[in-house]
Amino acid sequence: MTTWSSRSWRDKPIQQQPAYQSAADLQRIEYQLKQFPPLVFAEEIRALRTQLARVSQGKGFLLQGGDCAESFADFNAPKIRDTFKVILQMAIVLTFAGSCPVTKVARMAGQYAKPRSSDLETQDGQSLPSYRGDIINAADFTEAARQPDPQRMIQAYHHSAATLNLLRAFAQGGLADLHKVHKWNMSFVAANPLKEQYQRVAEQIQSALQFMEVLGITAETNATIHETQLFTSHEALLLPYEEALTRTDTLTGLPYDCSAHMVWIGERTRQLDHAHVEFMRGIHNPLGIKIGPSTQPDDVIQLLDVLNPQNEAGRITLITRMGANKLADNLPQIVRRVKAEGRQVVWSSDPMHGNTVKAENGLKTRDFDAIHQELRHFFAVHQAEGTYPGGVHLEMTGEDVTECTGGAYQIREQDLTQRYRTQCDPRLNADQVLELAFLVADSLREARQGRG
Ligand SMILES: O=C[C@H](O)[C@H](O)COP(=O)(O)O
Ligand SMILES: C=C(OP(=O)(O)O)C(=O)O
Ligand SMILES: [Mn+2]
Repeated sequence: MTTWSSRSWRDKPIQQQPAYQSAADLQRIEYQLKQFPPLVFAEEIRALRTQLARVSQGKGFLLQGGDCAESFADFNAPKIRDTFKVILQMAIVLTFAGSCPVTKVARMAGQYAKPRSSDLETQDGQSLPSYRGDIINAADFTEAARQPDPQRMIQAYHHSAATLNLLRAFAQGGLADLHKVHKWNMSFVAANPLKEQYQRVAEQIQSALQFMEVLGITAETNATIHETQLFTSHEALLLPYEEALTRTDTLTGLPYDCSAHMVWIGERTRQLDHAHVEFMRGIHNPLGIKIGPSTQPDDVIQLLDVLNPQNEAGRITLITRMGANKLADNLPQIVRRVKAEGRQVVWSSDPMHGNTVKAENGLKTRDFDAIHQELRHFFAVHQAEGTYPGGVHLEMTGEDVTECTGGAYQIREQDLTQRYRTQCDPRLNADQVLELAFLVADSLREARQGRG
C-alpha cells in the first residue's frame, strides 16, 4: 500500500465532488482553513474511541442523530437546543431501558455535505446541478444558487464552531441536568399518547436521584448528574475541507480529522480503491461505514482490512441501512462473516436511508412503521446471530416538522406540506423520536440481558 498523507486521496478516483470554477479560489480557501484552529481536540476523539470500544464489547449503546443536512439559513439557538434536548431525552429512555451508558453523537456542527443520486435536478423542464449541501451550493432552484462556491467552506467552519460552542455550553452548563428531566417536556410531550410511559420513566429516574441524594451523591458532588458529553459527527464527503482540518496531534504524533469527533463514509463513496477510503484510512478518528442492501460480506471484510488493519475495538462502526424489507435477508450473512473473522465492530442501525419513498405529491418521505420495522429486524438478526446490536443512527430534529409519515399522530402524506422543512431527507420529529425510543427500549432491554 502507498504512503498515506492527508492529501494522498488526490491521486485516486473520486465520486460526489463539486466542480469548482476556479482552482485558485479553492486553493486560497484551503490555505485559510488550514490556518484555522481545529474544531475538536484529539483527546476528545480518543475518548469517543474508548467509549465505542466499550460499546463494541456490549457495555454501552451508541445513539447518533440529527439533521440529514444542516442549513446556514435555519441556524439559531432554539433549533440547536431542541435537537440537543431530544437526543438527551432519547438517550435517557435508552439508558434506563438498557441499564447501560449511552454514547451520544450528534449529526451536528458540520453535517453540511450531501451525496446525491443524481447530478442534476429537473423542474418544469429546466435542469440544474443538484443541491449538494450548504458547504457546497445553495438549495434555491436557480443557476446562481446551484453554482458550487468554495467560500462556503469558510461559512461551514464558522457555523460549525458556533454550533459546537453552544452544544458544549448546553452539555456542561446544566441543561443536561438529570434533575431537570421533567422540564424537558416540551409541549409536544404533553400531547403525546405515550406521555404517561415517558413520565413513568422520568419519575423512576427522579426517585433514583433522590435516593442518591440521600447518600450524598448530588449534582454538586458528582458532575455526571449535572453534565453530559455530546460528540459531533458528519459524513466526511467534501475532502478538501476534511483535509484542511486534519492535524497532527502533538501528544501522539498521529493525524486526526479535527472537523468532528466521528466521521463516516457514505454508501455511495466507499469504493475500496477510491479517494474517500484512502483519506479515511489515515486519520485516527472513529469511523462509521454505511452498509447498504447490496453489500456483500467480502466488501465489508475488505473495507475492514484497509480501514482497521489492526482490528482495534472502537475504530469502526458498521451502520447498516438496508430497508425494512431487505435487512432480514441481507444482514445475517454479513454479521456471520464479521463474527467468524473475529472483527471488532459496533453494529449500528440507520433505519432511515433504506426506507425513503416518494409521496404522491412528489415529496420524499419515510414511514414510521417501516423505520420501526427495520429496527426490529436489526435487533432480531443480532439476537439470532449472537452479536450485539450496539447503536441507532437517526435523521431527526427537535422541531415539530411533518416530514415522515405515521407515528402516534398519524401524519398522512397529505399532511407533509404543513411543515416540511428539511434541506434534503425527511427527519423524524421530536414526537416520533421519543415514540421510537420507547418502542426500541424493549428490544434493547432484551438484547442486553445477561450483559455487564
Ligand atoms: O442523505 C442522504 C443522501 O444525500 C440522500 O438520501 C440522497 O437523496 P437523493 O436520492 O434525493 O439524491
Ligand atoms: C447520505 C447519507 O446516508 P447514506 O450514505 O447511507 O445514503 C446520510 O446519512 O445522510
Ligand atoms: Mn440523509
